[in-house]
Amino acid sequence: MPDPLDGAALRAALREAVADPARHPLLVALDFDGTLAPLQDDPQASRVLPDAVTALRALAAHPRTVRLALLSGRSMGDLHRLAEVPPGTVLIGSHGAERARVAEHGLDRAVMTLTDEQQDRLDGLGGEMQAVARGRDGVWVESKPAAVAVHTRMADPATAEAAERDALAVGGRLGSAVLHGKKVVEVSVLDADKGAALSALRAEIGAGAVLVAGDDVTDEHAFEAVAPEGLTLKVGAGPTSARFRVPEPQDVADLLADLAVALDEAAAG
Ligand SMILES: O=P(O)(O)OC[C@H]1O[C@H](O[C@H]2O[C@H](CO)[C@@H](O)[C@H](O)[C@H]2O)[C@H](O)[C@@H](O)[C@@H]1O
Repeated sequence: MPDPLDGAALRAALREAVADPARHPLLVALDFDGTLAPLQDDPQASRVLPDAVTALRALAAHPRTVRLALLSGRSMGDLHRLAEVPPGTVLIGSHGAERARVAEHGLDRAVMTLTDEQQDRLDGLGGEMQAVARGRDGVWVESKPAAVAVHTRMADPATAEAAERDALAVGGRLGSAVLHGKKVVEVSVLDADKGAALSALRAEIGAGAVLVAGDDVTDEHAFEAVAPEGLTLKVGAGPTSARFRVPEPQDVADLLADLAVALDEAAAG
């Protein structure tokens, strides 16, 4: 796998896409934690960086050229509450299992339902993951509409490793999809991933080009779904199939701001 190119190379590639009407609309699909919002010990403290909020608003002023989406592992409730994004943005939550569109007031949302069998497995997962966390300092359980996540960011390394190993074992027995992200093991009773969700949205929109940015292993599904021509951006260190890399979320905000300027300039002729 070749080393990813830097942010300057992506900036140039984005400007080329803006200049070519055959590549419109450009779908901009962004991960939330670690990409738009710096990682936090407390997931409820996460917020989109102020420069990214401003840039996303500026991008939303060009709906014929750019479409915005968040592509997140967060539950839809969490994502809508925490992510400050403009109306028209598509929210894909629970790693693709939930989908909605931000409206002027509220959310246009498809209701997600589970079969009895899936609900039973989700209930079983909740109990087993609580047992994984019990007695382990800094390990805690997050319940989502179709998944259960075991968080280990606050635990010491040995405790985190043991909890993640046990959570993966539970996932192997009860899960339909098991994701091992940054200091989290998430087990879903649905077989969803960001790649399938992104492919569906891309086809619906008829996107001529796609920018997709993410920081975690779960974002690799999305990178692979738009390879080889997709403008794929890895945020931070770690192995990746993405074509481009930047160090941190502020660089993503800066790239989005530059894209907005390019769109303003193109619109002004
Ligand atoms: O796909 P994402 O938008 O990146 O969501 C993935 C998970 O994000 C959250 O956990 C991660 O961020 C937390 C806040 O910075 C951090 O404390 C945790 O260690 C990270 O794994 C969220 O809590 C999960 O539900 C998401 O699946």
